[in-house]
Amino acid sequence: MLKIKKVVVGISGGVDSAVVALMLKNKGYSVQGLFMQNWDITDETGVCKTDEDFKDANIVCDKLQIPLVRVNFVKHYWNEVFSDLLKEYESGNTPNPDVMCNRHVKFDAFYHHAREHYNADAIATGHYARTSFGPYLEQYDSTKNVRLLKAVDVKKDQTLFLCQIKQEALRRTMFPLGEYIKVNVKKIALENTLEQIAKKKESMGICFIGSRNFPNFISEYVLNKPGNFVNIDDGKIVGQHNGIHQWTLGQRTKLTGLPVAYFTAKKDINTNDIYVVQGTGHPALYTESLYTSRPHWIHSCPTELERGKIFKCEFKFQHIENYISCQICLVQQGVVIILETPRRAVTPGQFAVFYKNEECLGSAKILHAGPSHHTLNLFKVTNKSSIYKNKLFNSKIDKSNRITFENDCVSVKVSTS
Ligand SMILES: Nc1ncnc2c1ncn2[C@@H]1O[C@H](COP(=O)(O)OP(=O)(O)OP(=O)(O)O)[C@@H](O)[C@H]1O
Repeated sequence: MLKIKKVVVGISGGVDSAVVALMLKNKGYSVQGLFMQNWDITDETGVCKTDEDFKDANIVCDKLQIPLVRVNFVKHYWNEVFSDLLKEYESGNTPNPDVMCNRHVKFDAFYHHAREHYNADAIATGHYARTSFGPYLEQYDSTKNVRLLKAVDVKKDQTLFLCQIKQEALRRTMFPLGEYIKVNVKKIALENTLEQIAKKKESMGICFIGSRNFPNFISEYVLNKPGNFVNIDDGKIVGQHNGIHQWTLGQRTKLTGLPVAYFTAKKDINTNDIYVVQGTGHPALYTESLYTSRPHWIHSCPTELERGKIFKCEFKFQHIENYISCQICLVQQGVVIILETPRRAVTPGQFAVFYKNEECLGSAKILHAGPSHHTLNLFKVTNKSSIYKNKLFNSKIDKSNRITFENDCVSVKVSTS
């Protein structure tokens, strides 16, 4: 058992962390509030959201009579999260800064600051997630690795955003809200004189940067580079864009004067073209396979994978999305994922997150999607020589649409119907 006296809680000025601080105080811990400042630039309306949130954080800590400090992590956020985000956009990818912020700032810089400057035995946040060590580390075991588990409130579950965090911090992290549903958390706040915070509008948008007019915001940092929108079906130019960083796969384009809506299906970083398709259900938007970089496992690499075998689990890469059953295997560059059902707009730069039942196993950055239904159909119609070669991973698709991975002896049936 871990003896816990001092807990540093991340106070954001929102209702979730306020209730966490209240719960910790009621449990008798010595609680220190810590407000992180990770961004110091005002938005388009001249408002610095950080100052407003800090005021609310002060209200919370005054009510609960716990000390609060404001710590500047702007350099950490810029170097570890934002510069990476810009590089990803420049290379045509769509990154997930919230995942990187959790990995590098909340569960690294913040964690170490709490341990070193406040002698904290543990940190706590208002994330909706659970761990195998329990909400207050009751099951802490110095000989075992901790597991990351889904929250009881399935709609609020935030494990997807925690999919890259390291063991060291997770072992000493409390998620007291993992067993609660959001409406009850608000109720607790209302019953404990935190109504002003309970009634506050939920924060939206990118962590710390807030909700913005995204194309305008990103154009302040990434140079615009105009290019063409090209129809994937006939190769005709159907419009112009200001930069591939302003568009994400699957997004509806704002091309006017055309009878049917166009959606982005593919980006070509070399020609700066964005390939578009007519209709949101076009086969070029769907795939059943994808490739990632090397994975990060929260607890440990599944033994099947270590033995070079296929591992069955569930996959998702966006918060509001159903889990899809999948088979994965390790290859030199990372992971090959074969989905049971097709997925629309598999987006490079996002994290493929792996789950098994209640557990979030870990994640890997999506490098690119496998052949789309459109490619597979073209191949069936036009290519008599039976082999579709995928350059990056040496995967082959034969006439009956089986994908084989040469180096890893994997053969998976892909349905294209
Ligand atoms: N500026 C901040 N300073 C300290 N901790 C923070 C800050 N922002 C977020 N956190 C911590 O991370 C947790 C999750 O933040 P996130 O913004 O994802 O969720 P949230 O549901 O909006 O939380 P809250 O209601 O507490 O604002 C928060 O509950 C809090 O513990």
